[in-house]
Amino acid sequence: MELQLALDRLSLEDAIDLARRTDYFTDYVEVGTSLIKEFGMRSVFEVKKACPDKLVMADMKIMDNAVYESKLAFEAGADLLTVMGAAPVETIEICLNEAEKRGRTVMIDLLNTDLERTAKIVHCPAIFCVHTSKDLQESGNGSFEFEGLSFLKEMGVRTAAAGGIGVKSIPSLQKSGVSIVIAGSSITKAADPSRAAAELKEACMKGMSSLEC
Ligand SMILES: O=C([C@H](O)CO)[C@H](O)[C@H](O)COP(=O)(O)O
Repeated sequence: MELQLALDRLSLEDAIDLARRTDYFTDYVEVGTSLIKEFGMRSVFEVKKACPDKLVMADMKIMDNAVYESKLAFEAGADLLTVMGAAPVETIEICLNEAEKRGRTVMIDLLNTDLERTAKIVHCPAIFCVHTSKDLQESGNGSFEFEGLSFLKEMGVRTAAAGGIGVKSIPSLQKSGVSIVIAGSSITKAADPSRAAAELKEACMKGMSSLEC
């Protein structure tokens, strides 16, 4: 499994510092929605500039106005962007088209997207991200069981998982066939972020070798 560091609720300087300190252990760096809202597309540009060899995802959470918003993300240097699974199909298709034109990738964020809707978009050439929202996590109602993962596994699509993920979540995500583990707070709020990223990456690798046995 690959590891994506999510950078949220940080200054741009701290975000870049964290991306650099954990660089060895991560496969992707996500410029979180909170950074994009607070600092604009400059946040994507500066993170990509600081980590030119890393795949950088702009967590745009696009719902509408997809030509304009995709262009903003890709022109700022994003290798991937997010569109919401609950967005109109036309919006998702525009994002896919804008990404294809540039050889980039779309991640579809399934936050609050039910199985019926997921089944309608599962054919899209994208990564599907099951996501437990920050608000659900904080209200204590967040589930790490990630409804929908078994369906996505059955459909053979590439999946990611996000929302309150730590080392303990890794074995079940591994069993569910998740390709990309997205971890924010468990790294950025750790006393030693580099060590936290190393432990997560190690858990991702361990899971893989035990599955291979
Ligand atoms: O997308 C995210 C969320 O909506 C905004 O905080 C986060 O990047 C994602 O949930 C990962 O962050 P953690 O939940 O802190 O691991």
